[in-house]
Amino acid sequence: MNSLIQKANRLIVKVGSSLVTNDGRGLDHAAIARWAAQIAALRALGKQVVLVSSGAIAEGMLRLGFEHRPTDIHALQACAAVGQMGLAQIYETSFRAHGLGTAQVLLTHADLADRERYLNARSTLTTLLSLGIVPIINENDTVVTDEIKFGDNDTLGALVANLIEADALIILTDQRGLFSADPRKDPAAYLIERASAGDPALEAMAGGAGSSLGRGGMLTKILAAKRAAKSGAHTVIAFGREPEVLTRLASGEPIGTELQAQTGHLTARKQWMADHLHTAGQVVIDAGAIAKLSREGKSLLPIGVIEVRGEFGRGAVITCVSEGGVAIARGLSNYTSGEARRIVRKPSGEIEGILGFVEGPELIHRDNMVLL
Ligand SMILES: Nc1ncnc2c1ncn2[C@@H]1O[C@H](COP(=O)(O)OP(=O)(O)O)[C@@H](O)[C@H]1O
Ligand SMILES: N[C@@H](CCC(=O)OP(=O)(O)O)C(=O)O
Repeated sequence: MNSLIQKANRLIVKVGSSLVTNDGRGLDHAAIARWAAQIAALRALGKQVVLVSSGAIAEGMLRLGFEHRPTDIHALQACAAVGQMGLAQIYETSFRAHGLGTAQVLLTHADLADRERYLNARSTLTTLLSLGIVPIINENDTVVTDEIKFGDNDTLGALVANLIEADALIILTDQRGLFSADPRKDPAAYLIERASAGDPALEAMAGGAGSSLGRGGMLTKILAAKRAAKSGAHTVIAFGREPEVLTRLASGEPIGTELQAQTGHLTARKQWMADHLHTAGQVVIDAGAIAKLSREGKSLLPIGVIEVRGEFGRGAVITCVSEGGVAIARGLSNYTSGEARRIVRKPSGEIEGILGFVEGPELIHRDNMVLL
């Protein structure tokens, strides 16, 4: 019984170019309608779903009349921009048929490497999910070139899984899962049903893309699973044309390849923070705040902060120290050092009046904090 997807509350579903565009013949309306129906069923089960969809370049090539994938990067970018309109339109229509709204989110890897943009993307996505919207994500191909040359949406799917701490990443592709070797080349290849994400033996099995449309092949999927596992997300690689693939996975049926994460996502996130030796600044907190953090497991509110040391941006890792200089906790700051200095010692209800906006009532949220 495969219960990974059954148990997952927050899921990323990634669909590859070949699937979305019917192997380059044009947007596969029927397949997209089926995934939308399945995602609507998952939402009805209380699961939050983010869709990462490729296919913009393949669809744009068709719309612009390119017979072969252009080698000129700017022509590829033009294809992506044209094709993305088709993707947005068909997803909006297909989900609307089930009473669900969609939102277009275009991201680059650089956006997710920047702490402030990372937090902004995270807040926008979690807000969309809480509003019942299905975010549809793709790379922002207009502003980057490296990712068109080397990038792939498998990695983007994993980065988004890290970003919003998804419980699982489902990668739908044109094969039934990971095989012991590329099944297009080796007829004796067999399906790997279950493995540990990050197992180095998997990388040896994976070859490059099987078609001229897909960019990554199986290797990027294996590496994506490894990356997703770092924040505690499990990965399933399955055939996107398998009937009811998503709903069957959600009901516990084992389909495709399951790559398990070895740590839970809160543990993984906290481990990351504990390992983060270079903290950007410090906040000196009072005895009341120390008790709240250490004994009651609460967030750090500005009212418990005596002093802000150093210069840091929103999302930076900062250390909470006692007046005697003992390090108590480490975590991600919701505010910049300048903003934090203006709200220390103030009740959270006054933040909006002082700063003109609120990123959250706490300076460091409990989920973004690790006790030392
Ligand atoms: N070990 C393997 N198991 C399964 N598929 C593999 C393997 N190695 C390479 N591949 C190739 O990877 C392809 C899927 O990757 P890709 O074309 O990038 O798909 P997508 O567009 O879904 O991201 C398959 O069609 C297959 O030919
Ligand atoms: N942003 C590109 C993604 C290309 C890509 O990664 O494709 P795939 O390997 O099929 O997931 C597009 O929409 O065409």
